[in-house]
Amino acid sequence: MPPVRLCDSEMGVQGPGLVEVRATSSMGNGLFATHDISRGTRVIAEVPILAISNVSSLEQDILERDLPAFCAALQHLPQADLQNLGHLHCNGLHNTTEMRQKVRQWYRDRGTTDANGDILKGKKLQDFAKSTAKRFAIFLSNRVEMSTNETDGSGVFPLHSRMNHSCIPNTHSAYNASIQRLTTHAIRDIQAGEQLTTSYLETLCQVFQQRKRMIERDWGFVCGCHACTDLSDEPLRRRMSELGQRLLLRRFPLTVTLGLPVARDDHEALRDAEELVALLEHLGLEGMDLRRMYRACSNYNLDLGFMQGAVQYAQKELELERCMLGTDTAHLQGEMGGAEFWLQLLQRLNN
Ligand SMILES: C[S@@+](CC[C@H](N)C(=O)[O-])C[C@H]1O[C@@H](n2cnc3c(N)ncnc32)[C@H](O)[C@@H]1O
Repeated sequence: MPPVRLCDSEMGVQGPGLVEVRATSSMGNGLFATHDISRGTRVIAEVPILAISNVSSLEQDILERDLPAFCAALQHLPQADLQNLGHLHCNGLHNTTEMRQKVRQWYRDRGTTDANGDILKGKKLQDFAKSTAKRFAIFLSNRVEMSTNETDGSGVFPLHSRMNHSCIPNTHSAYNASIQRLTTHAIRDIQAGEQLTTSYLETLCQVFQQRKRMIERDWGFVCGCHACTDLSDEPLRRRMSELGQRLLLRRFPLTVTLGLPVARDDHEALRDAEELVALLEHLGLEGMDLRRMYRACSNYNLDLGFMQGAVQYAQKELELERCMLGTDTAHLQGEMGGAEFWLQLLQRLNN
């Protein structure tokens, strides 16, 4: 997946230098707002330092398929990008002995030479392989999916890699296939000096212990965000988790026989979904969870024959989608997952 280098101003970033990288008190480096940033602003649109195609999340494939692709891509990386990559955060869990051995083998199989044209062997080969393995571990620690309809890939991005996680994030990032950039948008107003945060988790409708377990397992750190240090919102998170589970179970009716709580009909499911929307809005969690819930509410309204409600929730979803992704999202048009397509479909059904 070759990176396309385009000028930021063409990509809708509102003014250069809205952010800077600097040290935090307890999370290493982080990204900070240099100006007040209003909700919906595109803060970053960037190309990857390095990207590889057909990536996998399976441990075996990572070493057998992704590692060789990474080593090959690394050979063509300009010196400045190599340096930028080397400065990014590395989760030591990724840097294993097996990985270093595989890297060594990769260079040995190709008879890789040093700057003088001598074939790498012995200590030199070991050191070379060690630094490549560290770079691959950095790649795994920071990579972001760049999947499109045609390709599967992931890359490491200079600014996004500096963004710390929060269970109450103030930005949303996504790969925009239409402009071939990773974009980051403010999902609420951010004050100058405030840290920009994103969510590393698929869903935030989970209680503290669930989030802690997942972050420790997948990322190897203990979250120090506000929601994990001040647990006063936990009763609301618990309720969100229950509602999320009830709605999930509704989609898989067989599990009802296990006696787990589930909405009995669409009326109850709509009530659950609306309660979850209210909680997400109350906590300022304006991300993927809320977008999914607006769609769920729209769907339940449609199933119940409440066309006005279905359209209202679709409009909310579209407004949120634009805040999170911007409007240059041609890749979403004609896609069932795109809010504009869904709204148009409902409007056609209504006429
Ligand atoms: C992708 S990097 C983020 C940038 C990183 N802090 C740096 O210095 O470049 C992810 C790492 O940042 C730290 N981190 C991110 N979010 C955190 C949080 N909520 N609490 C504590 N540490 C966090 C962890 O060390 C994690 O492995």
